[in-house]
Amino acid sequence: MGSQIGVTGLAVMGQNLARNIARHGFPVAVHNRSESRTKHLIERYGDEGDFTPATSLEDFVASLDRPRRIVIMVKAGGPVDAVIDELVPLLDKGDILIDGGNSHFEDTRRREKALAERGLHFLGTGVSGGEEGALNGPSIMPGGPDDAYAPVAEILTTIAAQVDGTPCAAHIGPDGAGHYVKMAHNGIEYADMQLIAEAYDLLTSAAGLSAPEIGQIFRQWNEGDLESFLIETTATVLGHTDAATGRPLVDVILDEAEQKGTGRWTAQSALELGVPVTAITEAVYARALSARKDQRTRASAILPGPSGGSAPDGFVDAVRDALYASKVVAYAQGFEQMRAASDEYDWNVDPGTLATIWRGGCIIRARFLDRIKEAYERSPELPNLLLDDYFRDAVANAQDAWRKVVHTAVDLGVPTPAFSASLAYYDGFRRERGPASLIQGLRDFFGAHTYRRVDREGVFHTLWSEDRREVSAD
Ligand SMILES: NC(=O)C1=CN([C@@H]2O[C@H](COP(=O)(O)OP(=O)(O)OC[C@H]3O[C@@H](n4cnc5c(N)ncnc54)[C@H](OP(=O)(O)O)[C@@H]3O)[C@@H](O)[C@H]2O)C=CC1
Ligand SMILES: O=C(CO)[C@H](O)[C@H](O)COP(=O)(O)O
Repeated sequence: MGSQIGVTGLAVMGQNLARNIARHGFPVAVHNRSESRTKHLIERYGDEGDFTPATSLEDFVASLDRPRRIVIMVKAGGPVDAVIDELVPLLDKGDILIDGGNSHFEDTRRREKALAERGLHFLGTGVSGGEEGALNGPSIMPGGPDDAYAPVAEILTTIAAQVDGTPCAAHIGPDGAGHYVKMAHNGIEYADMQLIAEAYDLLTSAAGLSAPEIGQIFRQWNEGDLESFLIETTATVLGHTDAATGRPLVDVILDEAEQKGTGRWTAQSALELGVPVTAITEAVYARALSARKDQRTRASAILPGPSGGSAPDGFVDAVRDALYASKVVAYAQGFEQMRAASDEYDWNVDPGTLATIWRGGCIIRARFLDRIKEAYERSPELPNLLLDDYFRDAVANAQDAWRKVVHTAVDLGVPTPAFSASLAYYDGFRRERGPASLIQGLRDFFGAHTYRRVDREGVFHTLWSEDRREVSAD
């Protein structure tokens, strides 16, 4: 008997996934382009389970039971194609390739189609949880044909995080669905982290608190509605002291946020779909602005801000409430985007399933996800989370604090792009009538783009450069 599954690509994610699989009793073959990683895994962790190391892809494939199940855990982009190209000649019809990296969903759609033509199955599979999650139970989002998922379902659901006895792994839908929702998960992760960073900035710049003091505040917040992996991690990072300087570590980390692309892809796809995901997009822009360190340094010397001012009473609690309300908006936007993509690509993705499998294992895991799951149980076709009673009340209860925080930020010159964009979205969303009528009027004036009326059916144009009569443009 051979190995039930193989993992190729043994950097942090692949190594830990392979260990997770082995620890659950599944014999696993392991391979990496550079042999040193395979050696390291076997030397260090070989006694954790039934590993079969291979130095060549030929030996790796030969060591697998049929249908062969192969997890590819390499750098996203060209390396995935390179590995697939090397593997394909070694495989037989019905074998299953599982790309567990952060691949772009359009690449996944292309790969799935090309491999299907050769009789091979391809599962574009989002895996979240970082290094620790991969080892102890990630959230797993496979996308691809039912036939491909069935033979790997047992392994994936077993190694995933478990919440209330439910695995944080589920078949998301066909072709690119799994990688799409992983991308959107990361987009929400960007928004979540940006909101946390803005809260930290407000408590530093407006309230004058130190990093360890703010860490304590986050620790308290983690006992309430905000309880989540990212809030808990924020408390830990803010409380950590740099050994070299004795200062809070966060004060000596360079303030330039890097990005690998999934947040940007989420915003790009949202633009294509016409879904307003303002919190996610502002988070991507905020990282881009942070990376312009040289320009910011020059600007800081010459561009004035407001002089003086301080945070009002009750500011810390207000920031907590504003953070929660903004987070609701960010998730509402992300979930609406996933629904729109599912409709566009005919994936039939169930948002309730996503809320269920993101309750554990992944980076955005949070108490909050239970509330989202319940909202979709109440109303599976819910178009926007803000229309659910629980979230409506949560945001309504927070709105005074939310406005106070954004107002204070503007007064004091503290940038809060995600807090502000979320509040503006909320105010735009709750308006039955907005100012887009004027935009339509302007478009009709300069480009004869026509408009519709509120009082009768049809399409109209005003003869602006003639006698300004309205004519039908149907
Ligand atoms: N790190 C994280 O927290 C998370 C990462 N991911 C995703 O999981 C995937 C793996 O991530 P991670 O473990 O961080 O590793 P990296 O993204 O750093 O990729 C390194 C791995 O890719 C292999 N590789 C690179 N180019 C090639 C190639 N041309 N042919 C064969 N192998 C190649 C490397 O092999 P070699 O050792 O020979 O260089 C190594 O095993 C990525 O898509 C990542 O985005 C998903 C969730 C979380
Ligand atoms: O997928 C992940 C977690 O779910 C990775 O941690 C992600 O790559 C982080 O993205 P970025 O480097 O762009 O911040």
